[in-house]
Amino acid sequence: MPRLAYLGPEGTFTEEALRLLDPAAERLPCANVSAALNAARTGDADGAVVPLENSIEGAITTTLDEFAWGEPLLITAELLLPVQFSLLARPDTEIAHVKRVYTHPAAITQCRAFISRELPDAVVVAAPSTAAAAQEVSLPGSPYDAAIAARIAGEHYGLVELASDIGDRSDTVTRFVRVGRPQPLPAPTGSDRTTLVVFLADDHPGALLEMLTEFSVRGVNLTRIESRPTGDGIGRYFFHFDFEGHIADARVGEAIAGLHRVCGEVRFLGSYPRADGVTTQIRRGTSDDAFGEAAEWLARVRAGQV
Ligand SMILES: O=C(O)C(=O)C[C@]1(C(=O)O)C=C[C@@H](O)C=C1
Repeated sequence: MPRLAYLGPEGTFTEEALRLLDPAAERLPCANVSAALNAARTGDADGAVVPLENSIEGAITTTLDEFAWGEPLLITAELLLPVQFSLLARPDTEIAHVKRVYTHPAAITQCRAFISRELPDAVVVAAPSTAAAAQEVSLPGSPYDAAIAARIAGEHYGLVELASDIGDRSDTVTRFVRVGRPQPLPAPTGSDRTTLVVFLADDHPGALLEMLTEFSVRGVNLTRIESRPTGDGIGRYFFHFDFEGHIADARVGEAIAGLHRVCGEVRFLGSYPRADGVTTQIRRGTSDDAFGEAAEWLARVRAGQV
């Protein structure tokens, strides 16, 4: 039974994602995403489940940055979790008396319209996680009147629901990934995603275009691209890519090898089945057969068999 670290305490969306990804796993709650990934790196846990992006807020930058530095980790699975938020409070609290709200920063962004409409005078304070906020609000004498968290967190910590489904959109989805230390990759399924971090060798005109060309000429479809600061001063960035396909696919392997040739450093973060099950469309001339046939043709030409 694997032991998986996650952003705790009990009742976070990340815990729900972990339970769906690996119902049999032993769960190790951690105080933040960095601590969960650290547990996976040091061996305190066999792996970790962390949020990577949200359909409203975009990238979870802590996760992206953690993947880029330190001991390498590999993504082995992903999950898309619909997220719905509730306003939770101690029994007998009235919404009109809610003046201090505690929740995770991602929830603040996703419930902005509700907060400005229903709680215009409330102070909203950032918590380590939505469940940590619910746990804190449940304590007698807590400085907070309400938490924004999953309904299940309210049930867990004995809170009542003052309002449900308070997200700006009811179809919000967060993408979670399971990561572990380097290990054999999941086999290709025909519906796979690959994640990479790329550092430039040097800053020059067309550097981004050069990277994109490695994907485009081989018919590899990108699904996410982000630039993140390296920390070495203003204007210094590294790049995060998600794209369709598996490193075992010839076109994907060649694109990654091309990046390795022209960029400073390529950190491979894994090839794993897509949660949405979308089949990779293979453009003409970019199948494994097409790459194999072209390599054989080149070998014949090089041997003078023209
Ligand atoms: O606080 C939680 O419950 C989490 O699991 C974290 C997190 C996030 O980091 O985006 C996960 C899903 C929601 O988008 C809000 C918060």
